[in-house]
Amino acid sequence: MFSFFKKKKPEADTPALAEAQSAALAAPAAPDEPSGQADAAPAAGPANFLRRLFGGGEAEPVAPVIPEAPAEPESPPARDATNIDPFAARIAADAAVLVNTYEGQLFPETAERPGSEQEKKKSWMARLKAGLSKTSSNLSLLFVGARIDEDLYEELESALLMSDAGMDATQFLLDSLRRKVKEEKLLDAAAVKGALRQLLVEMMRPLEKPLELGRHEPLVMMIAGVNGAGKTTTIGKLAKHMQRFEQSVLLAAGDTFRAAAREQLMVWGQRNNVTVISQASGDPAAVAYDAVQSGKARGVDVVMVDTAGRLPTQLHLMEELKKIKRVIGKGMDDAPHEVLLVIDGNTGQNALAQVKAFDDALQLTGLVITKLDGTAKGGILAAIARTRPVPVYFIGVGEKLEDLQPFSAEEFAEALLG
Ligand SMILES: Nc1nc2c(ncn2[C@@H]2O[C@H](COP(=O)(O)OP(=O)(O)OP(=O)(O)O)[C@@H](O)[C@H]2O)c(=O)[nH]1
Repeated sequence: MFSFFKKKKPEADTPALAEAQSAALAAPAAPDEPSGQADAAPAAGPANFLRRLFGGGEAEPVAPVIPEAPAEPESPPARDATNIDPFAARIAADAAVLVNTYEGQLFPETAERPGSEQEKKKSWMARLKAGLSKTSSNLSLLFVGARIDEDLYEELESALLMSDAGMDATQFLLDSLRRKVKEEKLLDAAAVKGALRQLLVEMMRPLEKPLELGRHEPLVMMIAGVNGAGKTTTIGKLAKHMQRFEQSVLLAAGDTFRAAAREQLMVWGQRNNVTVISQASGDPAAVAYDAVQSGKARGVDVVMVDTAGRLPTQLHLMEELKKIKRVIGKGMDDAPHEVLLVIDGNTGQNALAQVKAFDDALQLTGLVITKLDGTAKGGILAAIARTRPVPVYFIGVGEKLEDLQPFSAEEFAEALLG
């Protein structure tokens, strides 16, 4: 079992940290000091849910420690709530209007659905099944009253290819299935369907891996992906989950390219009491470096660095990503400890090309597959497992907090095949 969190900090540390943060908020910034807002109070939360989410089993839920609210800054205010320079503060104010205007579009609220753990689990599976229903109905229909013959294998081949599994994974699954049917002398369609399900689970199992927290102080995570894949939304969801498990989080607005991306993150940070490091005009590598330094100085648990979306074919932008990674390493030895690629589950086979390109450039440690509630077909996970088995930490089926869950090969195969 992976241990998710480091041991709980001694009680005395938290007020001291909160005090230091309050002081940092009230004091004028040193010219070269990185910027950000006061850390969030570690919030109480449904620990069991989060333990399930991240795969940790040992952490005990503990009562939240609420640090005192930071003192109101004296006039003239040294820093605003996001603790950024005046120019960026003005942008943040404008962005607040913008984000409020497009509430639910730019950065949808990640409020949790009500209900017990069991109800949530059921509704998660229902949403995953609904998301993958196109593939599951295609596959399931094949087996209804079917005879085990060449026609079945041919139809199965087409259905797997249509599900985005790709040639390699499809061929592997068919060969393995033929062998299994022969060896186990399977005679009816239901048994063959069961065998296929089992093969899918075995194939995707190597992708299962919980995100392990508490290994570094701070754990530095860099998040990359193509435009609109869901990077910023995923960062927001993860930050809230981590906060509720008493992990302090600091975000780096490293998407200095997309208009409003930085503001989106800053406003979100303001609302959710998460520190956001941002620069008015920015070299993303400098923002990332600043965030790592700040994270170390503040003693936060997790630093997450957002990056601008880019296509793997934009080689100069891929070089920029490599630079960001290198510069993070200068801020802290061995960092970034996690390099995640966020993939839109609707991208089809192109997702595989993304995994290969980003993995070649950054040596990925994990994937997050979002939007499996859309037109996604799901077979891409089989393709990834077969071709470039980078662990899938989370899959997403919507915009709510609990719509992001750890990947489970069993659950996924059940959603695909029933
Ligand atoms: N339906 C659905 N929408 C999602 C999911 N994850 C993210 N989104 C939406 O996808 C859109 C893009 O998300 P962002 O987080 O802004 O994507 P990004 O990768 O940061 O975008 P860029 O910075 O432009 O590259 C937003 O409207 C999100 O709400 C998901 O699992 N399901």
